[in-house]
Amino acid sequence: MLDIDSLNEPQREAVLCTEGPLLVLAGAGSGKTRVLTYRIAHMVQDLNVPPWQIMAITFTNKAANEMRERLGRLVGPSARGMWVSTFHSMCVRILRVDCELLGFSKSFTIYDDDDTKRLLKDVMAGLDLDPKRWPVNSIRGKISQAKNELKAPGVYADEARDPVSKVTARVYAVYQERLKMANAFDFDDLLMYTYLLFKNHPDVLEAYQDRFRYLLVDEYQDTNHAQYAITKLLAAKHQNIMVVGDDDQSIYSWRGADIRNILEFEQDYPQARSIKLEQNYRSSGNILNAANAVVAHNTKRKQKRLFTESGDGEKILVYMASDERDEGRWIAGEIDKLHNEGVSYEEMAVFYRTNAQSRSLEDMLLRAGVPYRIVGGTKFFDRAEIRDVIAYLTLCINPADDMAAKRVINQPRRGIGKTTIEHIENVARNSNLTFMQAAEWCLADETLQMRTRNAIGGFVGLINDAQSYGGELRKVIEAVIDRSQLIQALEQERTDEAESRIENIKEFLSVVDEYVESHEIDESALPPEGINLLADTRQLSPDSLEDFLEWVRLRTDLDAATDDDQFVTLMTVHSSKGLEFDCVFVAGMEETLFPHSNSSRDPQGLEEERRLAYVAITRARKRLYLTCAYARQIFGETHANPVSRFVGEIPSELRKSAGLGSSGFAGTGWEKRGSRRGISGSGKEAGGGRVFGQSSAGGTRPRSYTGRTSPNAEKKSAARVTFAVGDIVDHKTFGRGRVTKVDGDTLHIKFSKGNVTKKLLKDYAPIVKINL
Ligand SMILES: Nc1ncnc2c1ncn2[C@@H]1O[C@H](COP(=O)(O)OP(=O)(O)OP(=O)(O)O)[C@@H](O)[C@H]1O
Ligand SMILES: [Mg+2]
Repeated sequence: MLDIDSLNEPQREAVLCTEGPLLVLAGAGSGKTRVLTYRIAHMVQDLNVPPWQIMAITFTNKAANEMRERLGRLVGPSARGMWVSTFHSMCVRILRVDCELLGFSKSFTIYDDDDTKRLLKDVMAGLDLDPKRWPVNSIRGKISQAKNELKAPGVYADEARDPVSKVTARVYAVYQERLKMANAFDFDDLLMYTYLLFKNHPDVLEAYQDRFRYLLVDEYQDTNHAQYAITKLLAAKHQNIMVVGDDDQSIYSWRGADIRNILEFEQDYPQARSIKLEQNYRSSGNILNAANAVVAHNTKRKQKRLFTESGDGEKILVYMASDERDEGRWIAGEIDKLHNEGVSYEEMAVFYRTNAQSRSLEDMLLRAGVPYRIVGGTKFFDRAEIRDVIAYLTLCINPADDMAAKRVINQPRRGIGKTTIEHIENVARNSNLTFMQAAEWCLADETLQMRTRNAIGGFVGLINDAQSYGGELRKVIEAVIDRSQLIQALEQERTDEAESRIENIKEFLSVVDEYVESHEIDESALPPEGINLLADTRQLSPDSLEDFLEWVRLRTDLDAATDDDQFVTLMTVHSSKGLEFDCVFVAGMEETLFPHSNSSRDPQGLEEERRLAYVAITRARKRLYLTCAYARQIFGETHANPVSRFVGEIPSELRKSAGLGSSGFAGTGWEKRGSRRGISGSGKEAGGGRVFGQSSAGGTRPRSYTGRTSPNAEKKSAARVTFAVGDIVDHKTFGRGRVTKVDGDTLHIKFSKGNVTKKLLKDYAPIVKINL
């Protein structure tokens, strides 16, 4: 039963106001997401709104899953019929039904970052553009921006004035053509084409408007223009749109998010009700006041009041480490202490501003035996062998995908060399064929040697056959992998590297199992007959290869790699949005890192960094730790930077200090470091030991000692602290096992189940060390 009484007055008002446009603009932890969820539950349970008329949009798949689970608890199984998804997933579902109207076929592929970059490089090479002069990343950024602003190549070209924009316009036009030929969308296309579909096909739009009478969008402050425009079209007819957000938490402007979307909601919908929430239920007083004090330094913001009725709680602990290793070690020690006091690992998180910082933190956590997981762990899917498998699978459903075809035509080696591939490409270009079609054509091309033609024939036959495989998903995927000969080729290499690649491909099969288990179709959740829009857009099917690939592609770097819960979470501040933890550590609170030097030069960038600090601080419920290092290795150089200004912006009575010279900088002493200049050089000069007389930091050690760069050093570190022969581990699938050999990143583990030994990559395998 829905307990509306547990809500405060304005929260209840927002839940009960179910018709017409509604804006909830409120600070962190004030219950915006809770209100949005309760409002849906109220509509379904108390007002009998059919669940399939509801569309809720969240920022990450993880947030969507959480919301779906919560709704499941609140309203029971009927919750399954509603769409709770990210913008991108929503667009994929819509495009799967109607993309033919835009000239695509339903088996389209979604290109991720890597595919996108490869295709762009290809296009730029074709246009004779020197990648040194025109870095592919910046061109990609500009194209992405254009798409987020809904500018088609023609419009973009008309507006291009400066040389970079002109070059971008040329690349953009060809790139779009190539995507279309490959029957592929990049991430930004998903939004842009959905918009175009709605814009150019009013009947389609109207069908969706009538189906989704109720639209709810969380984290609205971070929507970009395309998302804004789609929402606006969808809501135009019935105007039942609720958006919630916080202008102080807008942290994605670098990706095209436009804070005006929230600030101008009232102008877009003159009838809109606007509700403010002012009570924070998440954080203790000191933490909330610290967050308020920091964000108050921003000038461009709507003034907001945010109070809490929970007590002051603990002060914020600021730790000054001698270097990043000391920082990691201290954090690991505190986590251990908290854990001994009864705080579970999943209630703790470590945030950092940039991904590069995670390495030293991870290393220290590993050494201390603290189980952790990294959000943003899509790296498994980025591995070459996994990409190969995905390319084969992709070709089975979309043989027009040229990038996939080129990736695996000679992977494993079939004797189809570079010249032959170029020859096929030329045929494709000249005859307007896809790469696969051109390859098939080349079978009869007598300018090619018989041996080459046979090799091409083998590949073409493989893909043609694989397209007809049917039955259970896992069986189909196994058959494709088997037919591809990827594993057999790796087996012949007989190297440890190849062994671990084989293990990874096998691990991929457990990903398939995970997908199948979590996507059992629930017929009862489908809307009634007659709502034929849904004919194709039901839940992802556990049997469909196409749906599986879609699921793989849409796992974003913001989604947790695993939902297992006995882990401390490591993540960037960006990906922490919307989440909460009892204890939060924010590492690297130094100028140039946080605020980041890329953004802090202009006032707008600095304000966004400050909002990011606000997001970080407001994730903590009970305890907040901010750490900084006197000296830090960044990309092989030692830097000493002043403590972040954001620390200084927290009133001194709310914080206490620990670590280096802690007696000196409880208050104003902080700012003195502001004058110290960065030093660079070898790690020796900046080592904690010599400069500060603290030997615990051990900063004189060469950097490679911690890392995966030197196999020798790695052996030492793995054997000493991380994993050693004899360690007992627990694997998610294989259960208990014992480490029998440590070889660089690879662990040889003998599992009791089936008495088998497996070689697993310590960074990727789902294993935890058990301290007996
Ligand atoms: N009326 C209430 N009574 C008790 N707990 C509440 C109430 N409202 C919200 N909470 C709790 O406060 C915490 C913060 O709520 P929620 O995550 O919905 O805030 P939010 O405004 O969405 O935060 P953010 O801006 O960080 O996304 C949650 O643990 C939620 O369950
Ligand atoms: Mg929220």
